[in-house]
Amino acid sequence: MNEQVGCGGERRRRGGVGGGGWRCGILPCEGPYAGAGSVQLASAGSSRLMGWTRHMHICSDKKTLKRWFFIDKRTGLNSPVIADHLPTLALPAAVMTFTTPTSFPSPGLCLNTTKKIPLPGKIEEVRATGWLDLMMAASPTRRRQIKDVVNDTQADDLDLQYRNWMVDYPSALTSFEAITDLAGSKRLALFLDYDGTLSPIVDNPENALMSDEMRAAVRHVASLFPTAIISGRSRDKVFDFVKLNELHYAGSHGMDIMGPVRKTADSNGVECIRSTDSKGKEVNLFQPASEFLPMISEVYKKLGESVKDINGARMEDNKFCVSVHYRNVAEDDYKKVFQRVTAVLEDYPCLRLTHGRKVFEVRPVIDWNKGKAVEFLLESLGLNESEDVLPIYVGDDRTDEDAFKVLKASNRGFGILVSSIPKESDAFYSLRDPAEVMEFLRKLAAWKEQST
Ligand SMILES: O=P(O)(O)OC[C@H]1O[C@H](O[C@H]2O[C@H](CO)[C@@H](O)[C@H](O)[C@H]2O)[C@H](O)[C@@H](O)[C@@H]1O
Repeated sequence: MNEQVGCGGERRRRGGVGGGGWRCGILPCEGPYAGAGSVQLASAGSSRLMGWTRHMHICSDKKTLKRWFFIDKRTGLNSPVIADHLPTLALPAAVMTFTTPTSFPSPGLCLNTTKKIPLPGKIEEVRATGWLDLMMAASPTRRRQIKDVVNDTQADDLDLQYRNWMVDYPSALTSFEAITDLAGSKRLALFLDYDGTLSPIVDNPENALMSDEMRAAVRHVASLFPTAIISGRSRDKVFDFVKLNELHYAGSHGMDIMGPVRKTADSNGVECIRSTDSKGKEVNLFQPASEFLPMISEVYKKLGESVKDINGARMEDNKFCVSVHYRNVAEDDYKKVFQRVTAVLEDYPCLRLTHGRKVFEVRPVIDWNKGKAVEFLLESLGLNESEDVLPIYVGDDRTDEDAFKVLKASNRGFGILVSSIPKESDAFYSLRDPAEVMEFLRKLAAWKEQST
């Protein structure tokens, strides 16, 4: 089927709603997208056009309307941003109102009407409760409280639980010899998360500074092995914390990678931009979610407005994603935070909500994560094809699990989970806290120096 579609140069406003509303597949047709104009589209048999951006067609699977993917207009290739998640991923109930287009885009329209499939009220309630449980549970603050009230026997029990857990997730320090045996003469590549891994978790995200000792340890390993930091923060911010030029940086959960110049300019249908780093060295910038920037900055403002009266709630602009922190919010107000965030997201089915350590993270529904960033960086570093490379990823958060999974699945390297409580993980080893991470990095550097 051929369909003539066009943007008309203005963002479609959501019927009846004052503010600019977004539908999945509708990205702004103004500003950077003004050139999009109309596109002649031959819809592939199994897909359905939902809208377009400057470089991408946004489609859903025609049959199920569940699988969302993006097609690069120039190459016709599927972009790496394939999203199965829309109806199924960790979206809260309020965001689960999956929008179903009732017709194809027609001339002059970005996208036609959409219809919400309501979920039974009970399910919504259960889902919301699930999120609230998560909000209560994931918290050092809570552990601290527990620690204050437990007696010695209970403390022993907790310790025993942790030691039992370590049977499955041995300490990377006590297993250090096993790790170096495995490494043998292989080339190590190190991937490090930032918050909770290189810096301790603190109440104010602006104060999550890395110690000078940790910086020295990271600098040392980076002089011996290719090393990258992959963080949920914006790339600039994480660089401001780390301040080391010897590393590669991926911010926004891997959606903003500054890496070495690749042999190929293009990756998975998404362009890399040649740039220079602060030292004037040529680098590659890879930003698979750049089309979402206007939407992200819009939602950042709206979320900020919606939680501004909640004491302790704090917003953080992570460039391609947004964090809504509730670490300093009273537990009684958690529900309010959750409800406000999900209410705003109802208008943004192209964005999804994930949950970290006392933080909600809002990001584009694209199939890109820290695991993909690891693969991308390995390739950029020329290390992906080689059997004699051992990638190690150290991280503490849910989002790091994507990277652990990638390493586990490829059976090449392994993840190290930083946690002081037992947790299910795809990591192989564990470390208790950033202090142990530093010790591990120092040991790695010493081993390398003495073995060469
Ligand atoms: O991938 P990461 O580098 O681990 O980033 C994930 C989030 O980390 C930060 O928040 C966490 O650390 C803060 C400082 O210790 C703490 O206050 C907050 O409660 C934690 O969730 C960062 O501020 C977020 O934007 C990142 O998404």
